[in-house]
Amino acid sequence: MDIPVVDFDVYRVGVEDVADEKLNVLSKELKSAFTEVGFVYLKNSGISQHEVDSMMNISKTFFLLPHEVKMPLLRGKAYGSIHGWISYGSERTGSNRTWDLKEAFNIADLQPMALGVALGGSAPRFREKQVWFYRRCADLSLRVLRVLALSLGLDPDIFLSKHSRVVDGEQQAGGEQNRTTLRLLYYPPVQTECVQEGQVRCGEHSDFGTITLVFQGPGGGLQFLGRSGDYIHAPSIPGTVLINIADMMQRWTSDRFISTIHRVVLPPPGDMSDRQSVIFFLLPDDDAVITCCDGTDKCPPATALDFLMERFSQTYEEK
Ligand SMILES: O=C(O)CCC(=O)C(=O)O
Ligand SMILES: [Fe+2]
Repeated sequence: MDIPVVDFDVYRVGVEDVADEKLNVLSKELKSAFTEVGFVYLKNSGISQHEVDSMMNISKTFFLLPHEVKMPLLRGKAYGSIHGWISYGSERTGSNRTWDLKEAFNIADLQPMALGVALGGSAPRFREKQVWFYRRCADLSLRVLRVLALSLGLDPDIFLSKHSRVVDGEQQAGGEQNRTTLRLLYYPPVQTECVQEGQVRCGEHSDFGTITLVFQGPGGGLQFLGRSGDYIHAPSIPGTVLINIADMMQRWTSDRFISTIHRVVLPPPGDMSDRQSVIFFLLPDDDAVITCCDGTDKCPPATALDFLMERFSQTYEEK
């Protein structure tokens, strides 16, 4: 099974006032991808490869800084449980019993203090790039939500209206009432002799928000679980963004859109390449109550925050 590539040009970031009828073809294509596969590559999204490369570059500059420079930004100490730096090998994902071979930085709060101003000249413009990329991703993902609502014959604002605080004001986004997160990931070259049995770059899991945007560097390894039960590679395709449905959207649509299990495996032995990705987890506002949009009670209503906290504790474990 291949992951479809869909052209988003008609509604790319920057294009305004598009009549619903112009989104017909796009909505049919996205609906079939998300009901059958759960993943899609979007080309012509309006976020350019140049912008992605620039975000990747600053992200790598940050990850290659010495441990002690990154320590003040550690997650869970200074800035709450989502926002901040996750050091190498200190998190495990899904049911995997070994620690992921990765380092990460979660951006869930765009306040200057939270964003590494302290890094000063070590990673110049780190904060500005994060804010800017977060806002670009927010713009794209809210467009996708509108198309998804249309594709199911629903009020085009049904999903959007529960994401009113993803972008909030000039300098902030989310914060206390919306936990949408931009996550920078760095998977260093793997020293085969140090790898434990079962250890991978990121354990198998499904994401728990509404939708997820995935920007990948050239290093491969991302795989998703196909319906046949086999894992399928999702390589990086320059100029595209990979989008997947996450758990809350699956619930919201009474399981019509599928939140697909995925993981990041190790490179073949002897392959010393690193891997980078930049992920945008779109989440509804904390107090949004998610009920099945077809009027059934297939999934019991829950607030986005309650659902998130439950899935968060099931998915991630920290050292
Ligand atoms: O690195 C990747 O491409 C995927 C990581 C991932 O699935 C996640 O952080 O949820
Ligand atoms: Fe994921």
